[in-house]
Amino acid sequence: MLFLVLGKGKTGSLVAEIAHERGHGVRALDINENRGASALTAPTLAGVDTVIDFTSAEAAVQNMRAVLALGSRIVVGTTGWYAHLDEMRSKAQKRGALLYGTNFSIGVQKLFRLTAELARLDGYQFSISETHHNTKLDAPSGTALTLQEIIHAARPGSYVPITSHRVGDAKGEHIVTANSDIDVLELRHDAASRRGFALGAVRAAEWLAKQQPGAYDFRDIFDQL
Ligand SMILES: NC(=O)C1=CN([C@@H]2O[C@H](COP(=O)(O)OP(=O)(O)OC[C@H]3O[C@@H](n4cnc5c(N)ncnc54)[C@H](O)[C@@H]3O)[C@@H](O)[C@H]2O)C=CC1
Ligand SMILES: O=C(O)C1=N[C@H](C(=O)O)C[C@H](O)C1
Repeated sequence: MLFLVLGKGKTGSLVAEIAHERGHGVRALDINENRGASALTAPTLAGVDTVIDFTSAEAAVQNMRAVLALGSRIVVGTTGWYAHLDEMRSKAQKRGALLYGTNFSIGVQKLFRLTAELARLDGYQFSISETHHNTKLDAPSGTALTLQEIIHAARPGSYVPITSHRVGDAKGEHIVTANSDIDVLELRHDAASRRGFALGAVRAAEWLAKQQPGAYDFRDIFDQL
């Protein structure tokens, strides 16, 4: 397959490397080559199976609009753009295809499922802590917001605080705590490197290349990879 990776930063560069290792053709663009989604034209996208975006929230929205308008497929790992989720889902259901996820690590997908199970416990106060590198632009992390959404689905209206920490080059740690007078339970995922995110994104792009137009959440499809 041929993938076009948007963003040559910490994660995008690893996505390009892993896609190459898995035998795919890879092209990559950074901001200077694609400001305002300017490179995302029909000639650029001709022959591209899936675009993969690890940029910024603002750029990802511009990139999704451009890619979907041309009927192409895009995997979005970038976080912080979810105020536009309904718009992007609606576009992708008509033309092109969109697969998004706050976290492409399979370990975190398991954390999401374990959290849904834990959140069914009565008599506990739930809270979330996340720790990332000090260049991260969004807080709380997209993953922490997903964890909060999962707990709220089980316990509507409950107060679930998120604490964000920014430390050195931390790759991404998430802890869900359930606290009662009797005991404390914790679920913790700590990324040792960014490889899990990048590998998940490449496998997602391989999967999306074979799908019909539509909007897909990585949480719903990762079992199919
Ligand atoms: N869903 C997931 O599993 C993961 C999501 N992320 C998210 O991915 C995003 C990027 O994270 P990092 O790689 O750490 O950031 P980074 O800052 O290292 O890299 C972002 C790159 O995107 C480039 N860029 C900005 N606008 C662009 C445009 N219009 N076209 C092409 N390139 C453009 C920047 O120049 C920069 O090189 C963040 O939103 C982060 O939260 C990061 C890791 C995992
Ligand atoms: O910016 C990062 O680095 C990460 N961002 C994602 C998030 O916001 O949850 C996923 C991962 O934790 C790394």
